Amino acid sequence: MAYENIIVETKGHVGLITLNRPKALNALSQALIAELGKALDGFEADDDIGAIVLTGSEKAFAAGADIKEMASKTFTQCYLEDFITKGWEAVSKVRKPVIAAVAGYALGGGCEVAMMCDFILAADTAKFGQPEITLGVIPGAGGTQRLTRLVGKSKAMEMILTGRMMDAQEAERSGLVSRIVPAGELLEEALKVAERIASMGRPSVLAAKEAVERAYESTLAEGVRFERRLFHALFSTDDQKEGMAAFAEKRQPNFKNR
Ligand SMILES: CC(C)(O)CC(=O)SCCNC(=O)CCNC(=O)[C@H](O)C(C)(C)COP(=O)(O)OP(=O)(O)OC[C@H]1O[C@@H](n2cnc3c(N)ncnc32)[C@H](O)[C@@H]1OP(=O)(O)O
Repeated sequence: MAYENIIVETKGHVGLITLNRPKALNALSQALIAELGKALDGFEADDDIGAIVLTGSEKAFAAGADIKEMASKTFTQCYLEDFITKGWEAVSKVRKPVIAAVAGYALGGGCEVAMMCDFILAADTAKFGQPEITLGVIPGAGGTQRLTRLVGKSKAMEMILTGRMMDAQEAERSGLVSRIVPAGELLEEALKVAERIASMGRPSVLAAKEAVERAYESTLAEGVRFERRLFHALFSTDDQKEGMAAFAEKRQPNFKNR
């Protein structure tokens, strides 16, 4: 499929998606979001791909939803189209791990898409924010919920009510990003981390992601029970036998994703 707003590549066992609307700072138009969903579906279906990296440009991961495109929408259109749900949730529905590699602006929907990913690696130039309040609206792609869970009520409330941006250091301190790397090394590092994840046994990778996600949706006791079920189930896989045999034999495991 030909893409106009994103670049889709394969790097080893990693699927790389680069948002590519440089003139609009990667503003997330409906067309871009539809392409992103298709690219993610493609990588999800590709057995050779074990992890995905989503990135933007040096200046912007994404400066939010396309304001010019949505400015004239009516309530009825938004409601009937289920605006912002349709297509956008594709990122949070992917079963394979998705890493957001963020340099420059990740604002509004850009910050929300990054938070839908499994973790965020930030360049030292990254800036995060939910400026929707300055446009007379509020975040509409999960920002009020995900930012609050990631950085806590006080900081999320301040950012969402004022539209203030957070730099990479503050984002790391507050738990929004897993770590900061120099801007020039961001993509290389994200691909390295993704390749490492892709080299693990696929059943245990998917189970680990599912178990961590469950922490957001259940009580501690339910989450721990869910984890235990998945942990036990992994003993039915060839990869568990291989991983533990490799340890005992002092060699690298050769996982077959079975
Ligand atoms: C998903 C929801 C529901 O949560 C909603 C949203 O995401 S609402 C959008 C939230 N995002 C914003 O409010 C950020 C808007 N952008 C900016 O504030 C600035 O562009 C900036 C601070 C990121 C960068 O400023 P600067 O370096 O001065 O560049 P600009 O000249 O402003 O921008 C360059 C170019 O890109 C266009 N642009 C930028 N952001 C968007 C956007 N979100 N939608 C559409 N277009 C955008 C900007 O208009 C410029 O293009 P031209 O007008 O010069 O053609």
